Amino acid sequence: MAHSSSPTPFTVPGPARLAGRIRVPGDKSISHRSLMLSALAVGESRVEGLLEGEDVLATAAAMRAMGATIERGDDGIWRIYGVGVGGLLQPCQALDMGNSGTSTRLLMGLVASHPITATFTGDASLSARPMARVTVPLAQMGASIEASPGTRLPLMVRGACPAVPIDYELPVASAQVKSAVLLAALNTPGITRVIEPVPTRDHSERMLAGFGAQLTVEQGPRGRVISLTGEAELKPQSIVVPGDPSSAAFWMVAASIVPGSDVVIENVGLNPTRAGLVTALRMMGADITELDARVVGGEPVADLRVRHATLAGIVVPHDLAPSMIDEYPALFVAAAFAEGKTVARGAEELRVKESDRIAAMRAALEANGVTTEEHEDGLTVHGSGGEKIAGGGTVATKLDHRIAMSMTVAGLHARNAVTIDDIAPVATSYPAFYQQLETLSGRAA
Ligand SMILES: O=C(O)C1=C[C@@H](OP(=O)(O)O)[C@@H](O)[C@H](O)C1
Ligand SMILES: C=C(OP(=O)(O)O)C(=O)O
Repeated sequence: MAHSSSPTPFTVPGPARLAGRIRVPGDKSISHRSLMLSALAVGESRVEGLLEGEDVLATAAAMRAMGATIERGDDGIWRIYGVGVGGLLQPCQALDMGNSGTSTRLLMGLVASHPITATFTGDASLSARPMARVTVPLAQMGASIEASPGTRLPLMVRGACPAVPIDYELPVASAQVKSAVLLAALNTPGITRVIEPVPTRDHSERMLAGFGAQLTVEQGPRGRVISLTGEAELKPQSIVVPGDPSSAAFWMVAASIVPGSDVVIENVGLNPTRAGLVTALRMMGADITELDARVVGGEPVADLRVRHATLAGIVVPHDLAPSMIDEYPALFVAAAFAEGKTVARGAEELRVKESDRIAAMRAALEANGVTTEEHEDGLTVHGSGGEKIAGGGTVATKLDHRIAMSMTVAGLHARNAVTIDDIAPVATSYPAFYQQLETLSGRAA
């Protein structure tokens, strides 16, 4: 499942204003969950608008390896025939998770309460990421885990059957950890509770309820309390996946920074637990209009019209961090073109993504003439006041799709060409990104 092992360099083809309409691919978080829950329902589920990126395909391959039938029809609709909660089969081979943290951590949860053993492997980026945040609660539920030093991949989970329900307060604001525990809870007798002091994306809760699981969410003194009754029976569903706000982020920033741009980004998911970048960009003065607000697949969605605007630096509110955690690289690019400085702190989680996104973005921006200051928990970026940045540098993407796409956007308003050392990782979340860039910049053949 890992993308091509030979790097694919890319030189951003000079300044271009962006104009036109674009439809972003399906939401990655919702796509993963739609495959996993469909694979645990008995009967046929259908998923429309699934993100067909490498990360989601890794989840599909793993669910097949554990017994589900998953097919893509010629109509683009995915049909999934599930095995039922408790019915996952022992995979014959290690599950190759490629570059995908979400696949790994959520599937570890599923395996943890089934009578099976699975080994998880991944690429160099994923193998460097911390897994203890998930193994700790799963071990409390009874799973046995053998991991590489530092609780990293390759890692083996031997499920407990029956697993034991726990009350678990998240020590880190992570939807992946929350979801791992909730997915393990599905095949665990009794009620499992997750206490979430800081709200994170709530797609698991929404979708579990949609599939018929008994789930309640209450506000307690220590935060949101999500209670799930185990040994659930999931009913097959028809799911429409809304567009990914994390993918829309690149066009929101690109249209904001390149003079003359005017873009409509269609079908963008605006779940409040995901929409932090829209808030931050508006605070900076971005011109973003929501058109045709509607509900798709139980999630709020709108088309976003974004026009070039003069941006001003801000202090990014800490409490926005969980709702824009994957969008910081794009936000740092917006900051590089703002008037004055932008200070983003309270985002130490960025250090354990596909790359250390604080260090990687600092190096990438500095290599292209942008002044920054690195903090343990964030970055300060000094903006150009709307002028082109110097450019001319090469970006080390570190197997991180979001670094590649963010710095491609920066290259759209630079005096000298920006080179990205490897754009292959973009296929993990946004296979059509470079094609759509050609369309929006009027360079399509
Ligand atoms: O649950 C999810 O689908 C995700 C949660 C976030 O990770 P954390 O849980 O580590 O914050 C995010 O960065 C990732 O891209 C997707
Ligand atoms: C952090 C990300 O994904 P994952 O954790 O699934 O690798 C991301 O897509 O930015």
